[in-house]
Amino acid sequence: MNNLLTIKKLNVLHQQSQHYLLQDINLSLTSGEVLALVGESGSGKSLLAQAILHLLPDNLEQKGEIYYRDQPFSKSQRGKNVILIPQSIDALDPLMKIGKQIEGLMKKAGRHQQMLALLTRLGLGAEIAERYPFQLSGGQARRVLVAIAIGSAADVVIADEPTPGLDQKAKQDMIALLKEVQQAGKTILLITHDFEAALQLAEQIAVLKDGRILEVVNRAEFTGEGERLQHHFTKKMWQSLPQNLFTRS
Ligand SMILES: Nc1ncnc2c1ncn2[C@@H]1O[C@H](COP(=O)(O)OP(=O)(O)OP(=O)(O)O)[C@@H](O)[C@H]1O
Ligand code: NI
Repeated sequence: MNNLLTIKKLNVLHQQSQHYLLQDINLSLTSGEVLALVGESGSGKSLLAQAILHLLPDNLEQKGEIYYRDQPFSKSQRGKNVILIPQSIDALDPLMKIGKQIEGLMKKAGRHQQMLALLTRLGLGAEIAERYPFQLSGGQARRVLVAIAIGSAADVVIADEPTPGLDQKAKQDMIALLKEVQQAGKTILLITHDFEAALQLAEQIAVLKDGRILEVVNRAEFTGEGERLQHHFTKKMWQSLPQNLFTRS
């Protein structure tokens, strides 16, 4: 197995309260896979993304190890080896044209042409390259964030809540885009509260609750009434999907 990203015994401690916000997290991402981390609001999903990238605020203490290809992952590898598709479109630089922002993380050779081709492939149109973020719709800005991740040299992409409050159509568009990210050869850690989206994309699903991983489940284990699932919480999540409610009634 080719482990691209490995998280070992990660703990995040809130110093003031001495309360653990993440506890004993172990995960590994194999080359080419999509691993989803699902959990309710406040379970610690975004903290995990921040901890991996060494982006936690000062009041939180991080323990444990993060490896990229079996070497300790350092801040300087952010954007180069591991890139974040952030939750908020505000992450785009308001003062830089879109084309430049996409090119910024690309390998130098031929990057202008590649950037234009990428915009077209993602259904944005090459003319977007000359625009500034404020000249984009919210949906276009999200696509640009995906374009930056695809274009970057990073082979691990962490997507934090890529489908927040989107309607069904926008959500399916985003899921198709994330499939493009995978087809571009990237390994994805998909962080989401949206279990349905996770099932559509991921081979493995890690269930996070109150800062702990309850279980990591292969997609195939989600079947029937959930008899192959270990935790009551995971079963309930599975059974409360609309299609399962329908068949059970
Ligand atoms: N800097 C901080 N100081 C103290 N507590 C924090 C800090 N950042 C986050 N928390 C707490 O840690 C917990 C996990 O937060 P986190 O943002 O990771 O949740 P989440 O699973 O991403 O939720 P959501 O789905 O709403 O984005 C929450 O209870 C939050 O209040
Ligand atoms: Ni979050």
